[in-house]
Amino acid sequence: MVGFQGENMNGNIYNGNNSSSFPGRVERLVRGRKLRKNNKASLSNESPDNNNNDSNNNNNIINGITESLDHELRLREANSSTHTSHFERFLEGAAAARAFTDGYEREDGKPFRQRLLVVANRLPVSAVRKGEDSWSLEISAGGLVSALLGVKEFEARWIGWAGVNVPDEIGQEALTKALAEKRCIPVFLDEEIVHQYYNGYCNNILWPLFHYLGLPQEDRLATTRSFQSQFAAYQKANQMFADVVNEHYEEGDVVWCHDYHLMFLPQCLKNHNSKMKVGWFLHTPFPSSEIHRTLPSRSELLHAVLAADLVGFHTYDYARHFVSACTRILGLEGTPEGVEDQGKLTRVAAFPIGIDSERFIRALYLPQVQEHIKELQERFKGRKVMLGVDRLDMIKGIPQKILAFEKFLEENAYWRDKVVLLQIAVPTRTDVPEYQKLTSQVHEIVGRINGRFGSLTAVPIHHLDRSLDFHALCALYAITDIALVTSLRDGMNLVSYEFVACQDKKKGVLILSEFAGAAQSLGAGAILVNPWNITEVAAAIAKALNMPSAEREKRHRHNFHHVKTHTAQEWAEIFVSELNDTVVEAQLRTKQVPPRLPTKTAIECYLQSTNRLLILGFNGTLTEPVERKGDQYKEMEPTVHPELKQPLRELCHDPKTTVVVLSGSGRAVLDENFKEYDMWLAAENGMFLNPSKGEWMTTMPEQLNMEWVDSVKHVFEYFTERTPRSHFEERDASLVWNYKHADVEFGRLQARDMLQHLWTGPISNAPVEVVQGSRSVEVRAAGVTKGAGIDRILGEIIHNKSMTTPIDYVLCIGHFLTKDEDIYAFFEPELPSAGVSLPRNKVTEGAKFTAERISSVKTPTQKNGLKSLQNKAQRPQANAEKKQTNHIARPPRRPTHEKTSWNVLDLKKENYFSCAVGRTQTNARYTLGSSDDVVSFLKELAAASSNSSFSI
Ligand SMILES: O=P(O)(O)OC[C@H]1O[C@H](O[C@H]2O[C@H](CO)[C@@H](O)[C@H](O)[C@H]2O)[C@H](O)[C@@H](O)[C@@H]1O
Ligand SMILES: O=c1ccn([C@@H]2O[C@H](COP(=O)(O)OP(=O)(O)O)[C@@H](O)[C@H]2O)c(=O)[nH]1
Repeated sequence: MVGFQGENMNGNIYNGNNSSSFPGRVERLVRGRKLRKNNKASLSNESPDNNNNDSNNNNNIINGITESLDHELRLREANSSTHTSHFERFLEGAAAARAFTDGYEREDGKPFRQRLLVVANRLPVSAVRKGEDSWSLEISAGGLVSALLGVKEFEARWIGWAGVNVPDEIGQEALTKALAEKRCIPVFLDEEIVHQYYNGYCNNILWPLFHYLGLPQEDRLATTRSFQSQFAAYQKANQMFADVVNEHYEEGDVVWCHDYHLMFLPQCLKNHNSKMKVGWFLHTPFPSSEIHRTLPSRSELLHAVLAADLVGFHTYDYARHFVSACTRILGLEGTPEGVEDQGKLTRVAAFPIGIDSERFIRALYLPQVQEHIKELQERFKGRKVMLGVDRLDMIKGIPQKILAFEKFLEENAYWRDKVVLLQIAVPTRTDVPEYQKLTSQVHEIVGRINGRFGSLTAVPIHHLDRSLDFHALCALYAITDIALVTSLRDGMNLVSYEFVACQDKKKGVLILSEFAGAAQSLGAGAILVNPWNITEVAAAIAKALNMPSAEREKRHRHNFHHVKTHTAQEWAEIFVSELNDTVVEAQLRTKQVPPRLPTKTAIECYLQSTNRLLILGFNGTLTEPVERKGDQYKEMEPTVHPELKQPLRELCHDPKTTVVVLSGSGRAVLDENFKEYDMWLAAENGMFLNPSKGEWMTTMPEQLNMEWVDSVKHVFEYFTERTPRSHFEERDASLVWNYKHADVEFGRLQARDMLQHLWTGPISNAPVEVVQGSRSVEVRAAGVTKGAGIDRILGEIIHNKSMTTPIDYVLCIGHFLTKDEDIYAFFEPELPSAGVSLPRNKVTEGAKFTAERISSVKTPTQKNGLKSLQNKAQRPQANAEKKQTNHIARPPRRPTHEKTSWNVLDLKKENYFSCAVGRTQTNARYTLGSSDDVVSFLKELAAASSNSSFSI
């Protein structure tokens, strides 16, 4: 597995550093890998019948079963003259099987292998009807089938479409039975669905788009109309696959969904059973987000895939594009591990596929293959053989390849009768018009070139419109001098791997498109070309033909080593082991996530209390969720959720309840949104406080040194000018640069640059703190946090309301920056008994109260904070007041010392509810998913409260 590193919330780049990953994952996987390797090595020295019951040796036993089976099958394969033996090795697998879950054992004490349900559009066999109730099965061609046939480690079942329409029950029953013998389970798709889903949406829309060939452009209106029905058929077909999986699923199974045909499948499966282990792997490229965003159903598809636990791609680039599509199109967070949506992480990683190289190497020694090799050598004696093996698909660049060959012949008269190009073009998707057009186009070019350069006895191009059997293909690979793989785009391209595997004698040259996934792994040994550049490909042919043998050997050695060590089996083992691990990790993660706010209990407790304090954040807590449409946001300015008006009014009206909105926003924003309510407003994280319908005061005047403002403003202006759709807000005690509407990745890069500048530039010694949000950078006076603010606010409330009884209910809900989460801790310590000691009769000595409180609640150390600041120059009060046109600034009440004290807070575990909104990593006791949840909860709370006051 190539670790995929996305960007994390703090703006780190994809840097290969796994530091923020859940501790232990890499260690676990490295250990698992080591164990597998050791077991494999030791098993080769052990008797396969060794009855080892030690549970630590489960892997040993699992591998032992496979190895012994392998050995037997190898013998069978050597004696077999058909492709079927390899196929059976996969399909028939080991003996009995049940779900592999901890503690399951067979009667002989050996553990069961884990069941793997492979779900792909196409079964590895295509069915041909022989009679009403009889069928013959033929192996299907294509990279996906070839790769998965190499997977032997699991108790696998394959679920997919058999490639035929079977409308009658008798036929369906008979086919199901025939396939069951091969451990295949059919999904029956009728002709109309196949037409719309497979030919239409899969092969006419997704396939070309994912290979950078764009969406169909002919007859635009008709395309739009058919697009909708094809998309509906696609969803329907995915649900049909899901229904079959659900029917056969047993607890503990791993479900591995494959390819672009089944992007909805993870979501369908998880909707049915959220505990299912679901992985999804894409065999094609995943294009740049700029391409994906042209697809009308772009968001639905991404969301559906994200339902999987693990999402895999052939290369790091494809994985990167996928994460980028999720961040840019869905607005989700890309992390080093994958994509995060409201605390749920979907792991995204690269798992480059391989082939069963040993199978190819062994095949070369089979008599029938040797025979083929001799025939071919005889046939093409005196000529260098160039080979192309491709499905007849526009992504394979067959016309471009042939045109490059023509150019080579044109420019190299010497080689004209000494070289031959064998092009195997396997017919594929023949019902799709684009593919039909391609066939005629290729025939036309081949005919023209053969007419131009052929003679009575020989033609330069041998073009075959059909597939070859495995042994014929191996022989062909073995006698080839130069393989030409010129895909315009290709997920991986296994033909290049197969060619290398069969070349250990000849050490021929591989000319490989830089746009095939294989270029990432075989690039060092191959001659890489841009297939669109016919001149370059023609030159590469000349270079390959003239390459000295020492260089050929060196290049071959590199590639052969890769192909031998990166096998299909390893690929599947690694994917499944990562999937298992991802699920374990998610469970561990979930355990660390605080539970959801127990709304019923919170309401009951509220009703039983007599002096309540509700502290509510504003942005992301009481606002409408920002609706993202591509790059556009509905609202720029946050406004209070319209459904909250009534509940807020009711809650504020209750004399037993004090409501405080404590926000990072400035005074004007809070005034505008909340002036109609009888509540306390605390702006700029508590720096400014406005008692119910009163006047604004400054709670921490000692922190109001604002000499740094101008310097920071210059920096913010500079970055705002250079970051489209970013803006900054100048508040009275803070400045915030916000890039939530900007391009996510560019915004993060700019933020990084900005932070660097702020940390090292002119304000590096100023009494300020630079606080990094997920899409913002905030500079504020040091020591001003919501935790510090609430300390002062509480004193003021107690005085202002002349409270004589303790607060016996605190609910603190917010979508706060980590820095401001100190507010949750403020109420936490010494629970249940201590409370806060304040002088009894008058609420006095706010400063003393503050100091005691801070030291007792373990407020995070304030680096440049309170103490250091108190000695520094204070911001002249007048400066602050100049801006506050409608408000009077005054510090909170200065209490006096009194001896008697009483408990201001009477909090126990049961009557304190701290709740983070839209965050899972939090110090709060509880969480809520979004402001929508807050709205529902506050509505319920208000309704319950007014009902109870009626009944009283
Ligand atoms: O089933 P078909 O529609 O006839 O198409 C055959 C397969 O073509 C694609 O193969 C891809 O998978 C290979 C293995 O990962 C990879 O090497 C190659 O680059 C891809 O093109 C397709 O993705 C499969 O689903 C099809 O079955
Ligand atoms: O006559 C043929 C030609 C090709 N193949 C197989 O088809 C697969 C093609 O896979 P690749 O990844 O190169 O491309 P795909 O066709 O999947 O896009 C390879 O395993 C070939 O061995 C085959 O079985 N018969």
